[in-house]
Amino acid sequence: MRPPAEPPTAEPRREALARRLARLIFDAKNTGWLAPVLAASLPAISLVLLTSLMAAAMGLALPLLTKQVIDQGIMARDMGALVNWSALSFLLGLASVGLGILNGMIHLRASARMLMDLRARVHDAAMRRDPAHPEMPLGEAMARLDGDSGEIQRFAFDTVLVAIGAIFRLVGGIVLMAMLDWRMVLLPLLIAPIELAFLSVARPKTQALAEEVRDQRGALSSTLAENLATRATLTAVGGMPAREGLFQQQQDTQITGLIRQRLWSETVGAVSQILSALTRAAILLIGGWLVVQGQWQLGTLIAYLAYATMMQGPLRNLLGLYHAQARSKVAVARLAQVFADARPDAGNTPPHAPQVLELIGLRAAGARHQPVDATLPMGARVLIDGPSGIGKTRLLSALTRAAPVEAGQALLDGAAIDAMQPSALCALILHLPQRPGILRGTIAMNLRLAAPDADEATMWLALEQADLAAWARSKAGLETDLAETGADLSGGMRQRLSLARAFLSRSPILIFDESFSEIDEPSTRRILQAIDAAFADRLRIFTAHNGPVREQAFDQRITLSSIAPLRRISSGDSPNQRENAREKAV
Ligand SMILES: Nc1ncnc2c1ncn2[C@@H]1O[C@H](COP(=O)(O)OP(=O)(O)OP(=O)(O)O)[C@@H](O)[C@H]1O
Repeated sequence: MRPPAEPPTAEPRREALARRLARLIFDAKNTGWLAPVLAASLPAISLVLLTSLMAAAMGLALPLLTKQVIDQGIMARDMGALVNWSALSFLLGLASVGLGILNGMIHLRASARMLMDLRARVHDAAMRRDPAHPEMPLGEAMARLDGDSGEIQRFAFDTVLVAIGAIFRLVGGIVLMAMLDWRMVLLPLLIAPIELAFLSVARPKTQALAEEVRDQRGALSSTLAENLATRATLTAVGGMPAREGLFQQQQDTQITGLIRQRLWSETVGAVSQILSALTRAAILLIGGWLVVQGQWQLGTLIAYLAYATMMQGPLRNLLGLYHAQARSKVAVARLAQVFADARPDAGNTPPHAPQVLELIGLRAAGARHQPVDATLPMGARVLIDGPSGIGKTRLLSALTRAAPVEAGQALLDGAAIDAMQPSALCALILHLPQRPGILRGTIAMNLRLAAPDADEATMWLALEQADLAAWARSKAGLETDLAETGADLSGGMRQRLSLARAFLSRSPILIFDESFSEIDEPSTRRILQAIDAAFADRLRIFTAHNGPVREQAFDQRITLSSIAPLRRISSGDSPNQRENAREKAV
């Protein structure tokens, strides 16, 4: 007999509900990534919904009380009833205000939390971009991270909640109107289908315009980000006017797009308002006639009119919902792309202390060399050689899975690197790029990116090893502030800071990919000596087109060639080493 199925726990049930809601709310297929965000927000959303429905119920009761004030108090000339109904009406109004404020505060908190959660997830996905997918321009990524996340949060939290309140008020209003006189409810009910038909016809255009505007915003941000990042080059080569021209042109396009979008939403809104005005006029005409005939009391007409006016807001909200959904679908699709392009940080755990790295017929995508075979033991010093652009960096990037493999594979102690967890792999293989990333902040902050627990003495030692300590001492030491991208440092200083990070690393495999290209020769020699002293037991892989790096005695030189692979597995005197020795002798 099968054991009775366990009842689903609150979490998966909430997540399943959130998944269904995400599909329903955004009317889109690719919303799986949104489910956890919605699931986390569901309790808060429920609370906001509850308070807003209570506020709406109070609002709905007000015209009824007004009717009582007029009919029971004023028209019946009953002072006691007048005072009582008026007081009740005031108290209800007061409670409604209080509840409105409470609702607003809960709403803001919950809505902001949802945006934070959403942004954090998009940020995470953007940071884990699969190298096999084409790069997304920085500005475009920023536009999605900020703009599209905001669009989704506004829709999920604001528009949908407002719409639920609107439906409640509409239905409540219609019920109360029917209680006053059921015949008159036919009026709004007749007009609703006309409005709905118009909205359905209008919606595709709303979506198309939203797509256009969001794409334009992405393009504009990309140009802006690129211009700022290449400011110095643009100034130097005189390319600024052309880029400013492009920026201006994109701004014009965006403004035109925004105006078209606004005009369209005003048109859609105007149709609904005209229909509402028609309903009101009809109520005034027919209701006035009923009062004249003595079938209605004046209070009934006033309450009726109040409900008809009250319903304009909810109707407009619902109308907004239908079209905001079309816009949010665009944002959902754009963010879904970010998630689809992300690579999960999953895979096998690499060996803790690997002994050997093997390249078996390896070539990364985009490279132009013959596949490479090599066996690289720990402790070896290796040069990867070859003409510019042949694929050295790509080959080395494939070792950390930062570039997709086109042919062959790399193994760590016999285990395929391709199946290993990317972050764990990066902890094992440190790839120092030619142009290292420096963040705005202090030297200490930049160093601790590589070793969060490093104490001051360790960081100073790393600076000494990277030949940067004297400079740091002449400034504010570890607390020296650095500009964004290290723009206030020389190229060589940026590289030395990156090398200091390497000295803090415990990775058994270190890749120095043109990491000395901007450092002067005496300094390079000092740092190379420090590397030998500190990392004798580690596998050190170098690339360098010239300079002291090439003068070292390499255990292996692997020359990438577009004609045939040159393979060296033996240690010692490869042809390149002999040539190197000759160079040195000269
Ligand atoms: N992210 C990428 N996606 C696709 N192809 C790329 C990417 N980065 C570089 N490439 C291509 O791969 C080839 C090799 O580039 P790579 O940077 O590895 O050359 P390299 O040998 O290191 O050159 P250099 O000595 O000039 O640094 C080039 O043709 C380049 O256009």
